[in-house]
Amino acid sequence: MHLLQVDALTKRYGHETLALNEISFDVRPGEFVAIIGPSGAGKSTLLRCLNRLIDISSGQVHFDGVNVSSLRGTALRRQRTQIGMIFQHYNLVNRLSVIENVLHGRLGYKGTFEGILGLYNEQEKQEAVRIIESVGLGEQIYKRCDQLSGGQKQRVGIARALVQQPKMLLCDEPIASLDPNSSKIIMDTLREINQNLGITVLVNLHQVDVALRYADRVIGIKRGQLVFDGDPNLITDQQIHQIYGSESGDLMLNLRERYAAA
Ligand SMILES: Nc1ncnc2c1ncn2[C@@H]1O[C@H](COP(=O)(O)OP(=O)(O)OP(=O)(O)O)[C@@H](O)[C@H]1O
Repeated sequence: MHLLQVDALTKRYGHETLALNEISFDVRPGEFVAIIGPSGAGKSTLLRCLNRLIDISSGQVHFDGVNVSSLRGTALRRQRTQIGMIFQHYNLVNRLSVIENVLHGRLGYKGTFEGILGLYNEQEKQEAVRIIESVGLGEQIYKRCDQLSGGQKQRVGIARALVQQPKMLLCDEPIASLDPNSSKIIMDTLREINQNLGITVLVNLHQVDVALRYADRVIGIKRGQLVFDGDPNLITDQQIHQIYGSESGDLMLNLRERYAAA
Protein backbone atom coordinates (compact mmCIF):
# COMPACT_ATOMS: atom_id res chain seq x y z
CA MET A 1 0.00 0.00 0.00
CA HIS A 2 1.39 3.39 -0.98
CA LEU A 3 0.85 6.57 1.00
CA LEU A 4 1.50 8.79 -1.99
CA GLN A 5 1.00 8.01 -5.67
CA VAL A 6 2.06 10.54 -8.28
CA ASP A 7 0.98 9.74 -11.84
CA ALA A 8 2.16 11.75 -14.86
CA LEU A 9 2.11 14.96 -12.81
CA THR A 10 2.55 17.96 -15.08
CA LYS A 11 2.71 21.62 -14.08
CA ARG A 12 2.87 24.56 -16.47
CA TYR A 13 3.24 28.18 -15.47
CA GLY A 14 1.48 30.10 -18.23
CA HIS A 15 2.25 28.95 -21.78
CA GLU A 16 6.00 29.33 -21.45
CA THR A 17 7.25 27.20 -18.57
CA LEU A 18 6.85 23.46 -18.31
CA ALA A 19 8.01 23.13 -14.67
CA LEU A 20 7.07 19.44 -14.25
CA ASN A 21 6.79 17.05 -17.16
CA GLU A 22 4.86 13.83 -16.48
CA ILE A 23 6.49 12.93 -13.15
CA SER A 24 5.49 9.56 -11.70
CA PHE A 25 6.58 7.89 -8.46
CA ASP A 26 5.09 6.23 -5.37
CA VAL A 27 6.05 6.63 -1.71
CA ARG A 28 5.44 3.98 0.95
CA PRO A 29 4.47 4.93 4.51
CA GLY A 30 7.55 5.67 6.65
CA GLU A 31 9.99 6.39 3.80
CA PHE A 32 12.52 9.24 4.04
CA VAL A 33 12.91 10.55 0.50
CA ALA A 34 15.30 13.29 -0.62
CA ILE A 35 14.54 15.18 -3.83
CA ILE A 36 17.63 16.61 -5.46
CA GLY A 37 18.32 18.57 -8.60
CA PRO A 38 19.81 21.84 -9.83
CA SER A 39 18.24 25.23 -9.31
CA GLY A 40 15.05 25.60 -11.35
CA ALA A 41 14.64 21.81 -11.81
CA GLY A 42 11.12 21.88 -10.36
CA LYS A 43 11.65 20.62 -6.78
CA SER A 44 9.60 23.36 -5.05
CA THR A 45 6.91 23.11 -7.68
CA LEU A 46 6.66 19.37 -7.06
CA LEU A 47 6.15 19.74 -3.29
CA ARG A 48 3.64 22.56 -3.81
CA CYS A 49 1.62 20.40 -6.19
CA LEU A 50 1.58 17.49 -3.73
CA ASN A 51 -0.36 19.42 -1.08
CA ARG A 52 -2.09 21.60 -3.67
CA LEU A 53 -0.59 24.93 -2.62
CA ILE A 54 -0.69 25.31 -6.39
CA ASP A 55 -2.97 23.68 -8.94
CA ILE A 56 -1.83 20.76 -11.06
CA SER A 57 -2.00 21.18 -14.86
CA SER A 58 -2.51 17.47 -15.59
CA GLY A 59 -1.86 14.07 -14.09
CA GLN A 60 -2.96 12.83 -10.67
CA VAL A 61 -1.84 12.78 -7.05
CA HIS A 62 -3.37 10.28 -4.63
CA PHE A 63 -2.60 10.68 -0.94
CA ASP A 64 -3.73 7.96 1.45
CA GLY A 65 -6.20 6.74 -1.14
CA VAL A 66 -7.73 10.17 -1.84
CA ASN A 67 -7.37 11.83 -5.24
CA VAL A 68 -6.14 15.28 -4.17
CA SER A 69 -5.73 16.58 -7.74
CA SER A 70 -9.18 18.11 -7.90
CA LEU A 71 -10.09 18.75 -4.24
CA ARG A 72 -11.53 22.15 -3.40
CA GLY A 73 -12.70 24.13 -0.35
CA THR A 74 -13.30 22.26 2.91
CA ALA A 75 -12.24 18.89 1.48
CA LEU A 76 -8.88 20.37 0.43
CA ARG A 77 -8.41 22.08 3.80
CA ARG A 78 -9.13 18.82 5.63
CA GLN A 79 -6.73 16.95 3.35
CA ARG A 80 -3.96 19.47 4.05
CA THR A 81 -4.09 18.74 7.80
CA GLN A 82 -2.60 15.34 6.90
CA ILE A 83 0.46 16.91 5.30
CA GLY A 84 2.83 19.21 7.22
CA MET A 85 4.88 21.73 5.25
CA ILE A 86 8.28 23.12 6.23
CA PHE A 87 9.76 26.07 4.33
CA GLN A 88 13.24 27.46 3.71
CA HIS A 89 12.26 30.85 5.18
CA TYR A 90 10.19 29.30 8.01
CA ASN A 91 6.95 31.23 7.21
CA LEU A 92 6.43 32.22 10.86
CA VAL A 93 4.63 35.27 12.20
CA ASN A 94 7.66 36.97 13.71
CA ARG A 95 5.85 39.21 16.19
CA LEU A 96 4.05 36.21 17.72
CA SER A 97 5.48 33.82 20.31
CA VAL A 98 6.73 30.30 19.65
CA ILE A 99 3.59 28.70 21.09
CA GLU A 100 1.26 30.99 19.13
CA ASN A 101 3.06 30.09 15.89
CA VAL A 102 3.00 26.39 16.73
CA LEU A 103 -0.73 26.49 17.51
CA HIS A 104 -1.30 27.89 14.00
CA GLY A 105 -0.68 24.29 12.90
CA ARG A 106 -4.13 23.49 14.36
CA LEU A 107 -5.94 26.04 12.18
CA GLY A 108 -6.80 23.45 9.53
CA TYR A 109 -8.97 21.69 12.14
CA LYS A 110 -10.93 24.84 13.04
CA GLY A 111 -13.91 26.67 11.67
CA THR A 112 -13.26 30.22 10.42
CA PHE A 113 -14.69 31.81 13.59
CA GLU A 114 -12.55 29.79 16.03
CA GLY A 115 -9.53 30.33 13.78
CA ILE A 116 -9.88 34.11 13.67
CA LEU A 117 -10.30 34.31 17.44
CA GLY A 118 -7.38 31.93 18.01
CA LEU A 119 -9.47 29.60 20.17
CA TYR A 120 -7.52 26.52 21.13
CA ASN A 121 -8.55 24.02 23.78
CA GLU A 122 -6.45 22.93 26.76
CA GLN A 123 -5.53 19.61 25.12
CA GLU A 124 -4.22 21.41 22.03
CA LYS A 125 -2.14 23.78 24.19
CA GLN A 126 -0.65 20.93 26.22
CA GLU A 127 0.18 19.00 23.08
CA ALA A 128 1.82 22.11 21.57
CA VAL A 129 3.98 22.52 24.70
CA ARG A 130 4.97 18.85 24.60
CA ILE A 131 5.99 19.08 20.95
CA ILE A 132 7.90 22.37 21.47
CA GLU A 133 9.83 20.67 24.28
CA SER A 134 10.48 17.63 22.08
CA VAL A 135 12.24 19.81 19.47
CA GLY A 136 14.40 21.37 22.20
CA LEU A 137 12.68 24.75 22.52
CA GLY A 138 11.28 24.30 26.04
CA GLU A 139 12.93 27.51 27.24
CA GLN A 140 11.70 29.57 24.29
CA ILE A 141 7.96 28.79 24.46
CA TYR A 142 6.84 32.38 25.15
CA LYS A 143 9.63 34.14 23.23
CA ARG A 144 8.73 36.14 20.12
CA CYS A 145 9.93 34.39 17.00
CA ASP A 146 11.96 37.41 15.83
CA GLN A 147 14.23 36.79 18.82
CA LEU A 148 15.19 33.30 17.69
CA SER A 149 18.13 32.04 15.61
CA GLY A 150 17.48 30.58 12.15
CA GLY A 151 17.88 27.03 13.46
CA GLN A 152 15.42 27.71 16.29
CA LYS A 153 12.94 29.25 13.85
CA GLN A 154 13.10 26.13 11.72
CA ARG A 155 12.43 24.00 14.81
CA VAL A 156 9.30 26.14 15.41
CA GLY A 157 8.34 25.37 11.78
CA ILE A 158 8.79 21.65 12.47
CA ALA A 159 6.76 21.86 15.71
CA ARG A 160 3.98 23.72 13.89
CA ALA A 161 3.87 20.93 11.29
CA LEU A 162 3.84 18.23 14.00
CA VAL A 163 0.83 19.65 15.92
CA GLN A 164 -1.15 19.00 12.74
CA GLN A 165 -0.58 15.29 13.47
CA PRO A 166 0.39 14.77 9.85
CA LYS A 167 1.05 11.50 8.06
CA MET A 168 3.67 13.14 5.85
CA LEU A 169 6.06 16.11 6.06
CA LEU A 170 7.03 18.05 2.93
CA CYS A 171 10.21 20.04 3.57
CA ASP A 172 11.21 22.61 0.95
CA GLU A 173 14.95 23.36 1.32
CA PRO A 174 14.70 23.31 5.13
CA ILE A 175 18.44 23.90 5.67
CA ALA A 176 19.26 26.22 2.77
CA SER A 177 19.43 29.29 5.06
CA LEU A 178 21.24 27.61 7.95
CA ASP A 179 24.87 27.14 9.03
CA PRO A 180 26.28 23.58 9.09
CA ASN A 181 25.69 23.08 12.81
CA SER A 182 22.02 24.16 12.70
CA SER A 183 21.57 22.18 9.47
CA LYS A 184 22.71 19.02 11.22
CA ILE A 185 20.28 19.60 14.12
CA ILE A 186 17.39 20.08 11.69
CA MET A 187 18.25 17.02 9.58
CA ASP A 188 18.74 14.89 12.74
CA THR A 189 15.36 16.13 14.02
CA LEU A 190 13.66 15.19 10.74
CA ARG A 191 15.26 11.75 10.82
CA GLU A 192 14.13 11.19 14.43
CA ILE A 193 10.57 12.22 13.54
CA ASN A 194 10.68 9.78 10.64
CA GLN A 195 12.10 6.90 12.67
CA ASN A 196 10.35 7.42 16.01
CA LEU A 197 6.94 8.65 14.88
CA GLY A 198 6.83 6.79 11.55
CA ILE A 199 5.98 10.02 9.68
CA THR A 200 6.88 9.89 5.99
CA VAL A 201 9.33 12.65 5.00
CA LEU A 202 9.94 14.18 1.56
CA VAL A 203 12.69 16.76 1.62
CA ASN A 204 14.03 18.99 -1.15
CA LEU A 205 17.76 19.49 -0.79
CA HIS A 206 20.41 21.39 -2.66
CA GLN A 207 23.14 19.55 -0.79
CA VAL A 208 23.67 16.14 -2.41
CA ASP A 209 25.96 14.95 0.39
CA VAL A 210 23.21 15.60 2.96
CA ALA A 211 20.67 13.79 0.79
CA LEU A 212 22.93 10.76 0.47
CA ARG A 213 23.64 10.70 4.20
CA TYR A 214 20.05 10.94 5.49
CA ALA A 215 17.65 9.55 2.90
CA ASP A 216 16.48 5.95 2.30
CA ARG A 217 15.76 6.93 -1.25
CA VAL A 218 16.76 9.72 -3.61
CA ILE A 219 14.69 11.18 -6.42
CA GLY A 220 16.63 13.25 -8.95
CA ILE A 221 14.85 15.89 -11.01
CA LYS A 222 16.22 17.77 -13.96
CA ARG A 223 14.30 20.29 -16.09
CA GLY A 224 11.00 19.01 -14.73
CA GLN A 225 11.71 15.34 -15.43
CA LEU A 226 12.44 12.48 -13.08
CA VAL A 227 15.93 11.24 -13.99
CA PHE A 228 16.84 9.11 -10.94
CA ASP A 229 14.81 7.20 -8.35
CA GLY A 230 16.63 4.79 -6.09
CA ASP A 231 18.93 3.86 -3.24
CA PRO A 232 21.36 6.68 -2.37
CA ASN A 233 24.12 4.11 -1.92
CA LEU A 234 23.77 3.06 -5.54
CA ILE A 235 23.87 6.49 -7.17
CA THR A 236 26.90 6.76 -9.44
CA ASP A 237 29.07 9.73 -10.42
CA GLN A 238 27.59 9.39 -13.89
CA GLN A 239 24.04 9.73 -12.52
CA ILE A 240 24.99 12.78 -10.43
CA HIS A 241 26.50 14.21 -13.60
CA GLN A 242 23.28 13.48 -15.47
CA ILE A 243 21.23 15.32 -12.81
CA TYR A 244 23.50 18.32 -12.33
CA GLY A 245 25.19 18.65 -15.72
CA SER A 246 28.11 21.06 -15.69
CA GLU A 247 27.64 21.87 -11.97
CA SER A 248 28.43 18.26 -11.06
CA GLY A 249 32.25 18.48 -11.25
CA ASP A 250 32.64 20.41 -7.99
CA LEU A 251 29.85 18.44 -6.39
CA MET A 252 31.50 15.09 -6.97
CA LEU A 253 34.84 16.44 -5.76
CA ASN A 254 33.14 17.65 -2.58
CA LEU A 255 31.42 14.31 -2.11
CA ARG A 256 34.65 12.37 -2.49
CA GLU A 257 36.42 14.70 -0.05
CA ARG A 258 33.66 14.30 2.50
CA TYR A 259 33.55 10.51 2.23
CA ALA A 260 37.34 10.35 2.40
CA ALA A 261 37.23 12.43 5.61
CA ALA A 262 34.39 10.41 7.17
N1 LIG B 1 5.15 31.19 -9.80
C1 LIG B 1 5.85 30.91 -10.91
N2 LIG B 1 5.54 31.49 -12.09
C2 LIG B 1 6.22 31.20 -13.22
N3 LIG B 1 7.26 30.33 -13.27
C3 LIG B 1 7.63 29.73 -12.12
C4 LIG B 1 6.95 30.00 -10.88
N4 LIG B 1 7.55 29.25 -9.90
C5 LIG B 1 8.55 28.57 -10.50
N5 LIG B 1 8.60 28.84 -11.82
C6 LIG B 1 9.53 28.26 -12.82
O1 LIG B 1 9.36 26.85 -12.79
C7 LIG B 1 10.62 26.18 -12.88
C8 LIG B 1 10.81 25.30 -11.66
O2 LIG B 1 10.98 26.14 -10.52
P1 LIG B 1 11.11 25.58 -9.03
O3 LIG B 1 11.16 26.74 -8.10
O4 LIG B 1 10.08 24.55 -8.82
O5 LIG B 1 12.55 24.86 -9.09
P2 LIG B 1 13.49 24.37 -7.91
O6 LIG B 1 14.10 23.10 -8.35
O7 LIG B 1 12.74 24.35 -6.63
O8 LIG B 1 14.60 25.50 -7.89
P3 LIG B 1 15.38 26.15 -6.64
O9 LIG B 1 16.22 25.06 -6.10
O10 LIG B 1 16.19 27.25 -7.28
O11 LIG B 1 14.33 26.65 -5.69
C9 LIG B 1 11.68 27.27 -13.05
O12 LIG B 1 11.88 27.44 -14.43
C10 LIG B 1 11.01 28.50 -12.46
O13 LIG B 1 11.49 29.67 -13.07
